[in-house]
Amino acid sequence: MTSSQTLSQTADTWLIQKFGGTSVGKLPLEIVDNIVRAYLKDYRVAVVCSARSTDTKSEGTTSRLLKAAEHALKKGSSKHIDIVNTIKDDHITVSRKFIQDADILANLEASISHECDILANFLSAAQVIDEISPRTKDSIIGAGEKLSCLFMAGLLNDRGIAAQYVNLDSIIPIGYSAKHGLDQSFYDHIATEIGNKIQECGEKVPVITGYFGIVPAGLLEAIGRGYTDLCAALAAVGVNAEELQVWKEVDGIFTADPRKVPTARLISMITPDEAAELTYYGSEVIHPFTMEQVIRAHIPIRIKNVENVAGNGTVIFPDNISRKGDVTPPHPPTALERISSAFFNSQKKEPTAVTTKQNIIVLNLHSNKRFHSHGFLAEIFGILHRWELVVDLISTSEVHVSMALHYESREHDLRDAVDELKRLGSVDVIRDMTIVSLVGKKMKQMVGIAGKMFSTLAGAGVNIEMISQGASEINISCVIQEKDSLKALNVLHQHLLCNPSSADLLDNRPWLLS
Ligand SMILES: Nc1ncnc2c1ncn2[C@@H]1O[C@H](COP(=O)(O)OP(=O)(O)O)[C@@H](O)[C@H]1O
Ligand SMILES: N[C@@H](CC(=O)OP(=O)(O)O)C(=O)O
Repeated sequence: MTSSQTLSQTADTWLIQKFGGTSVGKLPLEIVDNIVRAYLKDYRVAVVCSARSTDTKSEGTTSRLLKAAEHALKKGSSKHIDIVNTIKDDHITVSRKFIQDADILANLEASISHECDILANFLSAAQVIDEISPRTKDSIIGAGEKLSCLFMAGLLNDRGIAAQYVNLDSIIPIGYSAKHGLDQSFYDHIATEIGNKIQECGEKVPVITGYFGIVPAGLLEAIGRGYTDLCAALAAVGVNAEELQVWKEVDGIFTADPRKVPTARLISMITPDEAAELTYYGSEVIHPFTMEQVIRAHIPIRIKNVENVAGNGTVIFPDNISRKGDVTPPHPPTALERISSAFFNSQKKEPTAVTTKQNIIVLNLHSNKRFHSHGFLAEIFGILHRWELVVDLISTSEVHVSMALHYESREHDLRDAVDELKRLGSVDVIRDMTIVSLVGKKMKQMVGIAGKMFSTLAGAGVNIEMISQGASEINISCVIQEKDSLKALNVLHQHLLCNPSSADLLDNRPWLLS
């Protein structure tokens, strides 16, 4: 933060800070002392946390809870109780490690035990009735965010920051029927409820479960993993926050995955469409649903690194609206205007980022013409819909269709879907493929960019299995073999994204509070 922050912001200017599971697991003291405490000097801060992960998300509490739910359905198994005990031990151990005050620790241990008892009873009841519905699964995974937030609220209090645990698991009314679906009125309701809960905390820092209860059709089905980002977005809308900060273990959004492309550069500012496209096509930095809700309310999102508090991060904000609507100036007043006009009006036309999405198979279907061509695509999509398979890319002619699908552990569904598709014609299944995508709002004005992408890949000896351009003006994608994906990423980055744009050069300027 800079000294130019003004105290007048303290009274009612909210920042929502979302912390991912691995950050809560590995860096809780940094979160409390370097981030929350620092921003509290100038803002009202509300914290939203995901379930703890001590190492990777795939081994974190949410994944363990999903495993416990699976085991509960196995007759005679008690593995689900073992998993609950492991989760409980983890949370108690970390609490004892970090919390000094005996009363705070005793209360926290009691709350952790209570949550874990409820969870164990819930799983045992599911075992008796031999059923776990999507709604039951929602309740089970919600325990992860509750335990994480109980711990973080305890730690904040222990370190002298008055904090209040906020459990969102009952903000969706019990009778809220699926007929409403997850439409805008649903999101508006949640945002208002979270806003009310935040205000009820008075002067204390709300520590909000990044889980907002049982949603119609099931949280995992309707929103998917990473739902805490959306929850934080709704919290930001609920208090009309100045900014939604999503704290991660990466400096922000880069021109390519920095683990795979050593020369990748941090992007200072990106549009919501570009950020969503990157997420859908393999660079999962933020849940794609997050953008729509926050941007509708004209609130910028900033991705920041827990281990680099001074960094500016990446700001996600549209290039065509101002903070409070067209009649009010953009926010932050001069700085955002300066950086955004430098970025968005830059003459340099180049893609914003390159990304790859792994675990792709390509289905090539050649019609046997028993169906009229007008029913051919409808039949195909009917079959894919029945097996819940999602098509990422498609390329068609009247009787031939190539589709790229992302699948993980869905071998059985895929086999059944392919068997059904064979009624329509011959089907080839090509495995171990990757989608490589160039993303950028400026690409629509770049004549020849697709040709440059494909010739660059060809020059590096990368064979292209399928091409898709045109569905989205800001994305050009093709499918290549998985073994070539690292080479493709690096060669495209080197040839098409090698020049830092004017926005990247501005990256070191502190502009939020100028
Ligand atoms: N274009 C990109 N920019 C930044 N990170 C990216 C990009 N593409 C992929 N990633 C990866 O996304 C991950 C997101 O950050 P992190 O906080 O570590 O993840 P998570 O929230 O999944 O635990 C990083 O590990 C990073 O390597
Ligand atoms: N704990 C949930 C929600 C979440 O958003 O996680 P994270 O913020 O760590 O990506 C999950 O694993 O999906």
